Amino acid sequence: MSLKEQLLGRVAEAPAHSGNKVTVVGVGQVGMACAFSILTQNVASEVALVDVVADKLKGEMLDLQHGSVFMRNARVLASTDYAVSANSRLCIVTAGARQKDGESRLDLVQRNTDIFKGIIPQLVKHSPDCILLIVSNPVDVMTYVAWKLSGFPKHRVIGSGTNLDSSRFRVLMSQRLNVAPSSVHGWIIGEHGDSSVPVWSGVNVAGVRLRELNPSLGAAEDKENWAEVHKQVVQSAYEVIRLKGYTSWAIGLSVATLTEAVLRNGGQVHAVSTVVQGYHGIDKEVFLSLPCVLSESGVSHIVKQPLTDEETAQLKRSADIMHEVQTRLKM
Ligand SMILES: NC(=O)C1=CN([C@@H]2O[C@H](COP(=O)(O)OP(=O)(O)OC[C@H]3O[C@@H](n4cnc5c(N)ncnc54)[C@H](O)[C@@H]3O)[C@@H](O)[C@H]2O)C=CC1
Ligand SMILES: CC(=O)C(=O)O
Repeated sequence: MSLKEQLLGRVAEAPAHSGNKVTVVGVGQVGMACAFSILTQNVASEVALVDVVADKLKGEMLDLQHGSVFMRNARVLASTDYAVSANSRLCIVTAGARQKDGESRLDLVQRNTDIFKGIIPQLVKHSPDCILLIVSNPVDVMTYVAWKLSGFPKHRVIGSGTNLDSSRFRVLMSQRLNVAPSSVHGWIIGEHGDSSVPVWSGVNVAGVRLRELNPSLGAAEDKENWAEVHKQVVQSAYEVIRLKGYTSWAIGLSVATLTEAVLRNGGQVHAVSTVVQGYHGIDKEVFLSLPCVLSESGVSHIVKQPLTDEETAQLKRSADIMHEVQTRLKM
């Protein structure tokens, strides 16, 4: 009898999978920030990592495994073979090229589309019932690409979208108001990127709409120049990339929150990228962020947010830009 058999009397076979397995494809700065946030916040107890660089992948896996005791014994797996991702409830894709200093997200689109052709069919093969959560940029177009490559229904393909931009918006407003970011309510919708749309008409603290206090909030004639806050949101990624080369922690935390929303099936509302055709007069088949109710089946509902004419016009501009980029894609 082995030591193990002497120690442990078998009663029943334990299930091979946890039931809340998450796969992260791409173990670069963003993928690892996502995995670390998910593991340290105990969002999932089983995380599989996939990348094409075998040594880096194994190094990241071992480093995380060595901390398992501090993460409620979470299981961390890794392989260049997608079989490791089998039976995932959620697959997060962070693989691909990132912006260099001065490059826009849209500059990455064809490179990352070509990379997705090797990734998405593999994830679908091993986890045919999963939710896909796309992070690679330009995230709205890459979510469209993943949707097309996967053949999944639209509710099961989500882009991390403007959940991050909305967080940046709330943080920046909170600094002006000296109130905690979580107590300042405001949404950025549309493109995760240069044409994102701040919903100034809905910004509030404790239900007090700031536009009722300052009717020109966010407008050019505003003496307090709150529009500058949105400009800073748009510039945030460029600034962080200029300073440290990439962004990672905020997107990792944002993705962990979205992952939790899906796995817990609690009906949380987040601004994520989804098919917006038919909303706010958009007639094009594009992904953009709107506030969505998240469940274990992905996006269950889109919140029909009242928007001003100006906000609607800006959202339609985002849709036109996405559509124009999509028409040039070689899929
Ligand atoms: N949606 C968002 O809010 C954000 C998106 N991003 C995007 O996330 C992506 C990743 O950024 P970083 O992690 O900083 O880049 P990185 O260069 O640090 O990591 C990219 C990883 O992808 C892997 N990879 C490349 N081709 C692959 C393939 N065919 N299969 C599997 N893995 C592959 C690389 O080996 C590398 O480990 C970029 O597109 C970036 O723009 C970054 C921050 C925020
Ligand atoms: C890089 C990027 O998309 C971001 O940090 O917003």
